[in-house]
Amino acid sequence: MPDLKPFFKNVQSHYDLSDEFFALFLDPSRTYSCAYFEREDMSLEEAQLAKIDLSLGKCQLEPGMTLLDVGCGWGATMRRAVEKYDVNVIGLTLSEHQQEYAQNMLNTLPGKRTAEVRLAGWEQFDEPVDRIVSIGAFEHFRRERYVAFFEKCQKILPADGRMLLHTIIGYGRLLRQMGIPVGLEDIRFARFILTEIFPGGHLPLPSVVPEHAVAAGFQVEKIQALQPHYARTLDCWAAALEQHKVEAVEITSEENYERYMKYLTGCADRFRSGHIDVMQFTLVK
Ligand SMILES: C[S@@+](CC[C@H](N)C(=O)[O-])C[C@H]1O[C@@H](n2cnc3c(N)ncnc32)[C@H](O)[C@@H]1O
Repeated sequence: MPDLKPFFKNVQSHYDLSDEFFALFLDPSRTYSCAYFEREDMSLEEAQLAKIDLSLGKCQLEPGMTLLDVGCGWGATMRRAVEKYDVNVIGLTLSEHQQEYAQNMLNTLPGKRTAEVRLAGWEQFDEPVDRIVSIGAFEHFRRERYVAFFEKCQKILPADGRMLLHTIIGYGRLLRQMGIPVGLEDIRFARFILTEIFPGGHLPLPSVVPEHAVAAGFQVEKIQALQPHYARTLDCWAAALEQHKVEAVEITSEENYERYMKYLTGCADRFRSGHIDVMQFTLVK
């Protein structure tokens, strides 16, 4: 496998904007991915924890195992894994702010388990682990690296290894067959997201993860779609940001506030209309 350098610049341009800004609209755990409203009456914070529990539950963790969190964000999944499953965790992020915040937060946890957050990509990681979880990071990996990613995961997991991969899905050319219209506005919005919000991002077709995973030697045990849950998550984020408009403009700028409102509300609309989806893939060796 050639030496691949992670896309630090693209990823930092988003996540290192300002922790204070993200805290204005994310829930207190700063989970930045689709929540799981397991019950209708759940708050965003409860639904984020439910998503984390749903994901970790699929990993079949046992005390003392080592879990790798690829794209650990501000560390909420790592924290839950230590507290609920009594495992050691290694988190990878390309964001300097997230690395510092998550490591400081995890350092306060009691107990004998280790929790280490590295400023590094999966491209640079090559140590054995028992389980892998990756939530909302695959969108940054880029399609030309999918083969290398699944080969790496296969290599570092043991014979009974398991992995939970959670990613947004783009239906792209399938939309026509599905009878979902794609207008100029949708094309413009996709371009806006790729230039102004997530530079370098790629959304996989639904078949891409299973195909690559199987080619690397995994079996696909389960696929779970959470589409309406992301629309509701984004609605919560947009409502919270709108409520904190004054602080958001103060911390960043009016232009940035408008850009984020367009991104959050536009993505919510496209999850609702079926243009995009979000899926959890349970992969086993
Ligand atoms: C949308 S956030 C999700 C964070 C977290 N999993 C959550 O659910 O809150 C995406 C994360 O992927 C990380 N990331 C992007 N590319 C990566 C790579 N090549 N290796 C490791 N992490 C990566 C980013 O640094 C960020 O922490």
